[in-house]
Amino acid sequence: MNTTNITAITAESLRKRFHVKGGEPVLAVDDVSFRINPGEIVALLGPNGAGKTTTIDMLLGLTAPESGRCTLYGMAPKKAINRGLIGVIQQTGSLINEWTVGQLLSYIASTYAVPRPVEEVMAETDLTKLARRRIGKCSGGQIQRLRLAIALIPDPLLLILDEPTAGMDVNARRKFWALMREQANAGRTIVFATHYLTEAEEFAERTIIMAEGSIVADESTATLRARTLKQHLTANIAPAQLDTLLQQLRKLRIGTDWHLDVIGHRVKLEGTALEPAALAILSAPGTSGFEMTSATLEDTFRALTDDNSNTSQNSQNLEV
Ligand SMILES: Nc1ncnc2c1ncn2[C@@H]1O[C@H](COP(=O)(O)OP(=O)(O)OP(=O)(O)O)[C@@H](O)[C@H]1O
Repeated sequence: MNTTNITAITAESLRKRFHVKGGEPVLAVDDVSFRINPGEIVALLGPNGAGKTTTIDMLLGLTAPESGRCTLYGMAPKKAINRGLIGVIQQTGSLINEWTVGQLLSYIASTYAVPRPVEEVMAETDLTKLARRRIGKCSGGQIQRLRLAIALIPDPLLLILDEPTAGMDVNARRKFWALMREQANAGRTIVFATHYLTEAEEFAERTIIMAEGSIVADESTATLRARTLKQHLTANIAPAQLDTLLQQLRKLRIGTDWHLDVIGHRVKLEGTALEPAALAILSAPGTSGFEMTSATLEDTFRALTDDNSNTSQNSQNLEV
């Protein structure tokens, strides 16, 4: 079967409620739909309890959706997993502490019809020197690399990783993502859940943001970042300067994404790279109440996932 052109993941209107004894059911995932194409690197980003793990569990066939459906390479999840098309790192599940790294990987390899050579996978995940190390003696970062090695044994087309760097320090995290980049370069499709904004920003090409069980944004990470490049500028212009300044601003605006509003003598400008406009406004005699603000990616994320009450703006107030 040629899987290269088949959608890697299809999630259609997934919904899942958990029934809690004596309490209201918890709506963990509500009408979640997305498609992931072969070769994409996608972050599933969201705060605690957003529904990321529940979504991943449905994708992996570990929990059944109440309604909706999902397929991996056009197949039921379990079938795709049994065929070795999917490599998984889950948040939970313990490894056998008494075994060595090499023993466990050899055992896992023996369960597949056509596994990758264990030595090759160990080299790829920087575990060769740890082959004889007991799993119980491995650090958190080494354990996660071992989990990655386990996921790579069947030579999967798609890696699904649920918070793969949870508990790692900064260096271990950096090392892990460097290894993942090699996997992405090798052409594997990668979907990972995270609550680290920087991981999505630095590693994913596309970011799906979840909050309270729903998707609140699904766009290229570059678009998401571009939102944060947007600046807002306001200033009061001296009446005698207004016409000249507006002419100047309209000229500067050509070919930009600036949106200009004039209310009385107050100028409002929104867009990216507003610095030349700021310079023109500040150079006009009598300008007052100048203010320029820009949102950070953190602000965008908060605005999408909170009730907006925490949204802050990074403002550079330049009173004139
Ligand atoms: N087995 C369960 N029984 C009851 N509620 C559950 C169960 N599993 C998850 N939930 C609830 O469903 C919601 C979504 O949880 P989920 O673990 O999918 O979120 P998450 O985004 O993965 O969070 P985290 O980043 O903390 O892992 C939460 O409110 C959680 O408490």
